[in-house]
This record gives sequence, C-alpha cells and structure tokens, in this order.
Amino acid sequence: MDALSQTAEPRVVLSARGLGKDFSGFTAVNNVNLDVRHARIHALIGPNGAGKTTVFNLLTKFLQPTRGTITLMGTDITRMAPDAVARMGLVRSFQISAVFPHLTVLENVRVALQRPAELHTQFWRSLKALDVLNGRAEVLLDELGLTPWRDTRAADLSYGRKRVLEIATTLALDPEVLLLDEPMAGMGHEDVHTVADIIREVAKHRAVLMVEHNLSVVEDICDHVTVLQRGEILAEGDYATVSNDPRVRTAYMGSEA
Ligand SMILES: Nc1ncnc2c1ncn2[C@@H]1O[C@H](COP(=O)(O)OP(=O)(O)OP(=O)(O)O)[C@@H](O)[C@H]1O
Repeated sequence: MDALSQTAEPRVVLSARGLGKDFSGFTAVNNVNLDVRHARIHALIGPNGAGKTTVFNLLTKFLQPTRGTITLMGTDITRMAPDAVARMGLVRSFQISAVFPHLTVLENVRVALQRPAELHTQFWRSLKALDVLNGRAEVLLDELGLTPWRDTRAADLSYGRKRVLEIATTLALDPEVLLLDEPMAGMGHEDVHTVADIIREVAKHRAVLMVEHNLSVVEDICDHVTVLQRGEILAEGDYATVSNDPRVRTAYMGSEA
C-alpha cells in the first residue's frame, strides 16, 4: 500500500450542509455540516436536548429541514420522502417492535428479506423462489452470529440478541448507510459487547451513523465523532480529540474538570 492510499479517507456517502430545523420559531438544529464515510462508524453525541434526534430525523427524512441540503451518494435527497431514501440505501434501525415476537429468528429475517425482493408483490411465486431467501437468511444469521438461535422465537431472545436481530432485519435491505438510534440503550455489559462487535462487523461494508449516549462504546468503536450542543456542532474529530476538548468537557460536565 502506498502512502497516498494509507492516508486517503474513504468516500463520503452521506453529507449535510447548513442543515437546520426550526420548530415554531425555536431553532432546534442550526448550520450542521456532516460527512459520513463508507466503512466508517460515525457517532453523533451531545448532552440532552442537543439536537441529536432531530438531526437523525432530518437525515432519514422523517422531518423536513428548514434550511440546508442533504446528499446521499451524490444525489440531493433534501426533499425526498423517507421510503424513497430508504430504497436508495439510507436505512435506519427501528425499535424492537419492528421484530415479530412470535416468529423465529430465521422467519424474521426471511420476512425482512421479502420486503426489498420483488417477491413482495409476487408472493404467489413458487416455493423454490423462497428457498433463495432461505440461503440469504442463513448467510445473514451467520454474519451476525445468530445461527445458534435460528429457530428461537424472537420473544425468547435476550434483549441484546433482539437488537442484533433488529440490525439483521435492517441489513436485509442491504443499506449503503445504516443509521442506529441509541443501539445500546437499556443494555447490560455483555450485550453491549455483543452489539458493539456486530456494529464493527457490519461497518466493514457500509457507513454507520449512530446516536449514542454510552461514551465508552463511542470510544471503543467509532472512527469519527460529531458533538452537538444546542443544535450546533461544538466539536468533531476522533474520540481522543473531542474528549480532550475543553468545550466538550464543559458541555458534558458543566466544568472543565
Ligand atoms: N417536535 C418538536 N417540537 C418542538 N421542539 C422540539 C421538537 N423536537 C425536538 N424539539 C426540541 O429541540 C431540541 C433538540 O431535541 P432533540 O430531541 O433533537 O435532542 P437530543 O439531543 O436528541 O436529546 P436527548 O439526548 O435528550 O434525546 C430540544 O430542545 C427539544 O425540546
């Protein structure tokens, strides 16, 4: 590998320029510029009310921006609908309720795989066509370490495994950019490790942007961190850079300690 390829950053797949959102005159997000890169894990962090969820909802088009532009793989998606953006490869994880509790792990992944496939509108096609999905489902389960639970009902999985299954159903859409909203929320130590390993694995082939409160996870797995405060970017860089920034310390702790 030559010096250039060692230092070259992977391509930007999702970017925002001058992104802003007002709610009845209250500016929740202002002048946010973001570059999310292929095969990188990018964290969006900040104190409560900093605007993380609003930025997340703007990027996935669940909210319309008041100002600014959003570009996905070179296409301006600022005015596009969420489902159109999802079809282009920008997919957000949904909460656990997106997983059907009474279906097995394999069945859940098969259902998810049917969504993008044309099988969705041709479900009367032969069972042989569905067998193709079985093969892909098995590969996904294997990639995410879920094979030992393939015949377990989703309802009987641990909390952490349910989140992994949720990620598996999202990956069935083969997204270019995966947005994860607090993937570690409510998890114990062991589950955090499992899910962190999975996120690292899936980010080898796609960009991941995650909102996360657990800073040790951010330190552990994220390549790039954007810190928001009062709707604006306060700092960005790798974890070491932002965590040593006195402004970030003040924002989190109310002091520069
Ligand atoms: N629909 C809305 N109408 C009015 N104000 C809103 C709306 N959504 C968010 N806000 C406000 O915008 C600001 C940013 O909220 P947001 O939920 O994006 O922050 P956050 O960083 O995700 O916070 P938390 O970490 O607590 O989830 C807050 O002051 C919030 O009260």
